[in-house]
Amino acid sequence: MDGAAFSFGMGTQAKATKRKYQTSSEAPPAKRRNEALFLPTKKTCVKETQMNFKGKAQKTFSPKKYSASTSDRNQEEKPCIKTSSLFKNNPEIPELHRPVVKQVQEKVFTSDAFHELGLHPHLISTINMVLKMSSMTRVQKQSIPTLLEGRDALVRSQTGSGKTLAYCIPMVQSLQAMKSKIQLALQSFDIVQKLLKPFTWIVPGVLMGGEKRKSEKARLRKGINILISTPGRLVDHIKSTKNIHFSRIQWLVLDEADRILDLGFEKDLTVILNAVNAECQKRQNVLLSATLTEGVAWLADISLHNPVSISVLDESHDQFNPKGTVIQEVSSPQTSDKRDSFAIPESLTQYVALVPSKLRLVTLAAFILQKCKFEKDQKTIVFFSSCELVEFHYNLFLETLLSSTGAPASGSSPSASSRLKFLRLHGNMEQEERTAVFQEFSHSKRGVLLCTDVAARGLDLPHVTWIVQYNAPSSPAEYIHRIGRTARIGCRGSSLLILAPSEAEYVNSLASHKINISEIKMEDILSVLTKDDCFKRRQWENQKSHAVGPQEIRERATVLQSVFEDYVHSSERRVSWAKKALQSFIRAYATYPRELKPIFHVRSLHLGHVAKSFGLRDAPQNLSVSAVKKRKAKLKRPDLHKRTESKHRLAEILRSEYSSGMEAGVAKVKSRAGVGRPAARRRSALPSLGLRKK
Ligand SMILES: Nc1ncnc2c1ncn2[C@@H]1O[C@H](COP(=O)(O)OP(=O)(O)OP(=O)(O)O)[C@@H](O)[C@H]1O
Repeated sequence: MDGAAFSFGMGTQAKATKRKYQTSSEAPPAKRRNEALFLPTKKTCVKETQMNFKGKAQKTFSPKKYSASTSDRNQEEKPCIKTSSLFKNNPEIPELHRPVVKQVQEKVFTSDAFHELGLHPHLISTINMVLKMSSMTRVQKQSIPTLLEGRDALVRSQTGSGKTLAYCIPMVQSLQAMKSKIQLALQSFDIVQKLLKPFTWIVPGVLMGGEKRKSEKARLRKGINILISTPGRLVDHIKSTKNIHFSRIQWLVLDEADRILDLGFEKDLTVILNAVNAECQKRQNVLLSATLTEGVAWLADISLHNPVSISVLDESHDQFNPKGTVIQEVSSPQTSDKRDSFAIPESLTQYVALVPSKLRLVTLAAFILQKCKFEKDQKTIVFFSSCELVEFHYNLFLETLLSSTGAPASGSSPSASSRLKFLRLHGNMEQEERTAVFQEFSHSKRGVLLCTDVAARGLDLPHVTWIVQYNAPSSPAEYIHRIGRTARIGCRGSSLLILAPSEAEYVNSLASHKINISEIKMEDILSVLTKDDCFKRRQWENQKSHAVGPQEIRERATVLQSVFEDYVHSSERRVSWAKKALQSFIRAYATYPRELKPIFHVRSLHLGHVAKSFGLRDAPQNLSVSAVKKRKAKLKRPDLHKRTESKHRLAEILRSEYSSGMEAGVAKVKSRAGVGRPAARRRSALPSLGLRKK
């Protein structure tokens, strides 16, 4: 490699005590059982709760198959299907006593401008005119001068704080002074490409899989100055093509170090560092991470030389820290070592809702309806624990919520239905499709993206307003990275974690990491259904609106649940599809790391109740927790918290930017004429979409 720089890119303890439920003035006195959240009811039958969804429902489903869209005549003919009440026999919802977590606050931006840095005038004007940025973020203000001095640095700061430019600017500033200039057109990632606009002799390149090894080899031979690569792909070239030479490396950047290690790429990093060290001793090294774990500290030890530690999280680590740095620091309970910490943007408000298993699906649907139909320009990401779960909910919502809102009901604005837009992103999708979805969601003003952790890290999706974690993450770090997709670069954002009552202790576990979450009541989420008369019980369809109280909310939630159940039970195929999704949920549930098992244990799941959240009227007969557990060995969910075998296996499963991408069946990445490099967006955005299984 005739390169000068090389970058990896990736892409108070509180007890949960019982609480007395506080209802509105119309509500009965507080009782413990969740069923008492609302007035008691008898067993629901489909006939009784026949919804009056309008519009496209008929277009989508045959009336014979889909009872929710049947005519009145059909309703009369239909036998009354008994289905267990959503609001009976639910577990008690414990009262959450949230500990007060000390929060330090941080302003993302400084008042300092880029032009004060003494950079090349072309670089300044590119930052100002092309990137349209003028003020530096705090991490940029601290990192850029240090890196310009030629020091190695360990940089950590919160998600969405501008770490990419924190190393790209000094790197380009340093490389633009290079003597040997290679005549080759440029094509590369958004930021690098834009920064390099005035410096045509600096040639960036990317190795990320999805391309033929031969064409990458040819590109490497021509000479690249900035090589952005995934560890696996680079190792592949080091071992097989023997085409990379590191003797002239000036910069080595290890970006998203925590992510690389989480995925079990330590060995690849060792191979790369050995190869680079063998040819080149004198160079500048930078390691960037949103979290600082033991693994990151290990990597810093072996890759950095006398580094400056730059952190906006902790003033004591901060050599350049101006007064007024305010941040929420999060530390690990295991080590209570400040180094093992992450930060949460101050502009991010976090919520948790305790929702009994039976009510999970309707609660999620109500939340989505609230955001999409009754609020303006809301962009929501919903995280699930598996590809199957994403697919199931995506299709279910498309076929029920979307089709039912073809004609806006009274109470919603005329354009409300058009605001309901679903997208999904997971590792079982072809790379091209993932790229298209990413682009579409990026450019959308509104919408709901259902996804797995494939989107949890590194993705820079603008203006995301809400993050919903429908399935709890397997580590605090994963929690931080998921919520980090909103409230980026000083914007406001919110997150909602949905937990079962039996999982309430998880809030305390997060609190011990100084993660501050406020409670939002399930019934407050469900109350949106009273705004939408398409959830009125049919018998009340022609009645003028009557008092809206807990009873009304409960009935409308039951109508919505019956929409899901009717859809799922409209054919054998759909029932088995829902069962498979349920199975996938249990499998993922069985693979929480050991330390979280007391909170998330399959044995605490009530299968019949969980089945309801898949639109199933009963728990599948042949599905027991132990049966699923026996099968789970083959499909372990990654324990992202520990460096265990499962991570290595995950690494095998995932074909991502992190892997070599040389395996068969890799979707071709489009390359632009003349240069032949993938149209990657930035260091970690699109490449991350290469993850296969998550
Ligand atoms: N000085 C700045 N002014 C305005 N916008 C900026 C500035 N620096 C970065 N940005 C924008 O902020 C967004 C987040 O930046 P970036 O992706 O580098 O954050 P990050 O810290 O690497 O986040 P993560 O840890 O989640 O990957 C990007 O869209 C970037 O273009």
